[in-house]
Amino acid sequence: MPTTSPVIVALDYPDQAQALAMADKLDPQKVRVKVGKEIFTRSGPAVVEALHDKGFEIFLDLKFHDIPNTVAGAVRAAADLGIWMVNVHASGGQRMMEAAAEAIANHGQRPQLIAVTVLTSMEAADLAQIGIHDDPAVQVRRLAELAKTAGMDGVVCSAREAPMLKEACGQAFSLVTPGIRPAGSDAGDQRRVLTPLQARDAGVDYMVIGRPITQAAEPTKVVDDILQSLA
Ligand SMILES: O=C(O)c1cc(=O)[nH]c(=O)n1[C@@H]1O[C@H](COP(=O)(O)O)[C@@H](O)[C@H]1O
Repeated sequence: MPTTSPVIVALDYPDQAQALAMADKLDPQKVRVKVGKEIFTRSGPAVVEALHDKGFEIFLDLKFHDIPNTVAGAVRAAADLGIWMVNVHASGGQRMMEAAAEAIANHGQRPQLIAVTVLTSMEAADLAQIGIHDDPAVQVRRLAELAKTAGMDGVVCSAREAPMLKEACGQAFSLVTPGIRPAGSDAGDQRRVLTPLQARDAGVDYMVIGRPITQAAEPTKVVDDILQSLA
């Protein structure tokens, strides 16, 4: 049975052995896992296969951003791995996102296709440095509306933007939010953060949580505490 949990644990590790050791402490009925750039660059599809063998549904977080033809091919290759979710950068533009959607439209194992809006590590000053002088929320909404028009299933954003986006893009448009920090945990490099309960109340569908779980002395307990706070 696939899990209905909103929690996705980010397995940000330098190698497969460490990622799989953490996965062994997690329950595929309680969480999904995210495979990101670092571990995929080192271990490739083998880590995806190993996590599938352990029963996990996988968010393959490679944030594709390239010309439409290249992104279409990459998203198709991701779908061939049998993953549950994959993402692209919305700032790649409407034609790029449409090419990605088209590439997997008739795929037998079509994953959810999600677009990253503004990274949760970015605030207004970071956007200004790349020539965007709007508030992050304005840019997030602009990219989310573009992603919806292009046929994406949802977006990655901060939980702070969730109420606005559910209103703008509809309840069925999935919101995936990193930058989640249980009360008292360190924000690290994240800027636009909320707790799991605040995120759920804001309308978030899936919460990506990395270091608060993976660097905890008792990761299982942190997961259980998060799930309990949402019960
Ligand atoms: O697409 C993502 O998952 C993502 C988008 C974003 O805007 N911000 C963000 O932090 N992420 C990822 O979410 C995870 C957050 O991890 P922690 O900050 O350790 O909880 C990392 O794997 C990031 O790569």
